Amino acid sequence: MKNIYLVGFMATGKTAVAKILAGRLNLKLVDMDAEIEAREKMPISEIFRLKGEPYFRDLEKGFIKRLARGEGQAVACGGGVFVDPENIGTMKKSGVVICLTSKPETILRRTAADASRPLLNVADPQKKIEELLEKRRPFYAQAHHTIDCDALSVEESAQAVLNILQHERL
Ligand SMILES: Nc1ncnc2c1ncn2[C@@H]1O[C@H](COP(=O)(O)OP(=O)(O)O)[C@@H](O)[C@H]1O
Ligand SMILES: O=C(O)C1=C[C@@H](OP(=O)(O)O)[C@@H](O)[C@H](O)C1
Ligand SMILES: [Mg+2]
Repeated sequence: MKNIYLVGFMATGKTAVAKILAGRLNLKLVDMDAEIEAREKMPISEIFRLKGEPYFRDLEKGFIKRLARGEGQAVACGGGVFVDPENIGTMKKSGVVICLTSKPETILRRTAADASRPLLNVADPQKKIEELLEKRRPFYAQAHHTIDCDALSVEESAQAVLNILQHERL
């Protein structure tokens, strides 16, 4: 079975939905952030602080290249993975790419009390979310499928992904 890549902005549910998908479809669950943290032996926020964002993006790029050689993986990508043209090409060739979306206010609410996303640890996170969404829109639009999850629960979002996959050759 092909890889399933969940992409999209922070806090749209990629990690939560990938867990459900992996169980339902008997795929190997890969949460890129969790695996990068384990490999680097520090949280993402510390990787950004001590080594810088470009170092983190290089780790993500290497990770995607390795994942693309495998199959049968339900991959929860970090929100910045599908923003790089090389990653986009590699992912679209090696699996089905599904973008989850939500409104900026929902993203803000979900991330407000969570300091684990360094890009949103700024004075005005709402402005940052809006700016980043705008900048990333043309990249996210290149996913094979997009699901608006704003009014959906995690379970309903997973079901929406399963519905799409029913029509895919996997
Ligand atoms: N559709 C949803 N409805 C309600 N809460 C959600 C939904 N999707 C995600 N969440 C919650 O928002 C937070 C961030 O979700 P997560 O799966 O980590 O997103 P991502 O991996 O896209 O950053 C978690 O607490 C999660 O339970
Ligand atoms: O959008 C981004 O650039 C990032 C998203 C995060 O993952 P989630 O999308 O799972 O929050 C994490 O990879 C890092 O904080 C950077
Ligand atoms: Mg995640």
